[in-house]
Amino acid sequence: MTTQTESTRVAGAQPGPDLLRATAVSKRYGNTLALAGIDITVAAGEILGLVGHNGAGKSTLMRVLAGRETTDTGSVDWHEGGAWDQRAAARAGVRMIYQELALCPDLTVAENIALSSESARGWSWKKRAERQVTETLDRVFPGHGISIVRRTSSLSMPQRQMVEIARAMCTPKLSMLILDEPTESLSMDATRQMYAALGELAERGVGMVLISHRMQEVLANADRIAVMKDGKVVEILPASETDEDELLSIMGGGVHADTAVMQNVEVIDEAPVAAAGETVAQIGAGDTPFTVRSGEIIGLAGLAGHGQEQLLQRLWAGSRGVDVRGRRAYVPGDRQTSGIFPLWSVAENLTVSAARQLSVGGVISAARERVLAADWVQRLNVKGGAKAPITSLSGGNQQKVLVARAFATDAPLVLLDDPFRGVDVKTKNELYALMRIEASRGRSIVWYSTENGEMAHCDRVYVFRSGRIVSELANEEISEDRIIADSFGVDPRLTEENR
Ligand SMILES: Nc1ncnc2c1ncn2[C@@H]1O[C@H](COP(=O)(O)OP(=O)(O)OP(=O)(O)O)[C@@H](O)[C@H]1O
Repeated sequence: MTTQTESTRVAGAQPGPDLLRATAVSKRYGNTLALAGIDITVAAGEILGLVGHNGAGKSTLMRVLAGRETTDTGSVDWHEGGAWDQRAAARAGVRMIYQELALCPDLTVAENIALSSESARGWSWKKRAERQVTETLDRVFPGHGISIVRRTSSLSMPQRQMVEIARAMCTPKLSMLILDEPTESLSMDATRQMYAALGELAERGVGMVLISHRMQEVLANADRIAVMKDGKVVEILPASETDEDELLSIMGGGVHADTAVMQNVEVIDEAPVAAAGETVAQIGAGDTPFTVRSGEIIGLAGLAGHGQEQLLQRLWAGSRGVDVRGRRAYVPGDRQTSGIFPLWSVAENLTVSAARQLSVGGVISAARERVLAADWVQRLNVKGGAKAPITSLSGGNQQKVLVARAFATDAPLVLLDDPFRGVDVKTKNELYALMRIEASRGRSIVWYSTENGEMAHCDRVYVFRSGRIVSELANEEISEDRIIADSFGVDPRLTEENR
């Protein structure tokens, strides 16, 4: 089955001449050597994949290539010559799609586009910007459901990401596009649509750099793949000549691609949070009631925006009709607007919800706080350390701090709102194991994920459609095919036949 925007481009086709060359680039932030002598080129018409664990230096390299960050040593040279900085990159048609969504929440979609579009200035700028963005959204993401006269803050995460992508694609004379984890919040359909559009850009000679932790996406769409580790590009491979296992092994850390089954989870000797099997929360939601028992990992699945986040919010708020026993901890999906305290350190961000465990005679113990923070920084390998300002951490490491914040509390119910966006494969595996350990202590976890494959780690899964729970799956009933079929309300046997 093909979508309207699907491209016929074959990854690995002969690339054009080099657009940009980075030579011996290094960059230090305080004690952290973020880039340690990088040599890389980006050619016209190619998609260059860039992979590596959290903190490997990918985003820093992107900012350098986009002229947004100066280098300590080395150089970045554009094929037409001249000094390379932000203005030169803008003139050359180089554009970046950020990992952290860079739209102003109080402006409408059209105003956001107009602000960043050279061609949209002048008396009729607003109308032109509206037309441009509507056309691009309609072309790239048919059925996007975005109203451009709405404030950006009213859009869902996936919709904001689509606007970001469309905004970048509206760049006049676009020559190079840098995408930092563009699909982390997109649905499967929108992801496919985006890659089809990237394929069309490649055919027009646009060079692209694609950062992603989703190895299969990079393998399927990139021409070459550069693997980064500790600030270095350790290998560059043709995508057609490698696979997920090889990429993970080059990245290091002993990670295997098959993460679906957790084996040999070590149950640490910690006090149980609750006795197994007790009902922790209950909602009579629609036709299928929702229940969580202690020690269970419950998945919330279905198409994005179909009621999963509302259910998490109801459990969090304990609103009418919701019966929740005990405290809960929450990991938000949007760390920028509802997660991180930007002026605080990693330790402060991590321990802010754990006041109960940290207080001695009603006063927070600084010593306990230090121990708790150090323990979690070590357990989740938060690169940067406990004392670092949270904003100095890479995106994935910031996300780890938010996850640690929830599990560092003693709340019996932990609510996860698509919490592993931007987290690398190795850490994700560690987090799946951590969840299983916490569940074995009696903790209950309610976990919304946009990655259906992750639902394999759950004991039960509720599938949502149009704001309602439409099915409840347990154990071997949990599969990606079944979740997709229930999300669309199709008989799974029909989807099987339609393949
Ligand atoms: N502005 C900054 N100040 C201090 N340290 C920084 C800054 N930006 C990045 N770093 C550090 O540089 C290293 C590389 O970070 P970078 O964001 O480039 O990693 P990344 O590979 O993009 O990670 P992720 O996959 O988590 O996004 C990290 O150790 C990070 O803490």
